[in-house]
Amino acid sequence: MKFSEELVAAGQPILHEIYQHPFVEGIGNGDLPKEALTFYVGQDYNYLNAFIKVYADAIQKSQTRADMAIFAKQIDFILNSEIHPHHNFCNVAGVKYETLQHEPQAPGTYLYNEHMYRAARTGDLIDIVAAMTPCPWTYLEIANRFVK
Ligand SMILES: Cc1ncc(C[n+]2csc(CCO)c2C)c(N)n1
Repeated sequence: MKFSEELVAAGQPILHEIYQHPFVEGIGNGDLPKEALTFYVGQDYNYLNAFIKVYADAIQKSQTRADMAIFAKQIDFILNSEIHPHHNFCNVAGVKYETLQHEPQAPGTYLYNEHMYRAARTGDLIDIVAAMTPCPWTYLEIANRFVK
């Protein structure tokens, strides 16, 4: 078994709780209150700003151009591609994206952002990657489950 497969296997109990979260179920069946969508976009916008900054820290700690290119590509992806789902959510909720870009940080957002910032301040490159990976990886697992 690959190390990545071991991690996904060990994370199954957490993933199952995520699959059953009302927000994730609501995305799956297309039934979410407008407030849930706007709260998500406002917090995710804030969180992705932190994510971009921590990728920049990862570039600082990179030893090779190949590693720098991976992180630079991810920054570009967040800036130019992750805005599309945000726009879609805003269209469904009937609000302007710009109105959700200065929301106060909710406690969960603050804690996860601080977790990433701490890894960047005190850790090596591998610590930064470990702190950042759960989000995109969890999204991938959720998306795979939706398309099954
Ligand atoms: C709208 C939106 N889409 C995906 C993610 C998860 N995520 C966070 S960063 C990233 C790109 C990989 O670096 C991905 C897929 C999110 N939080 N918000």
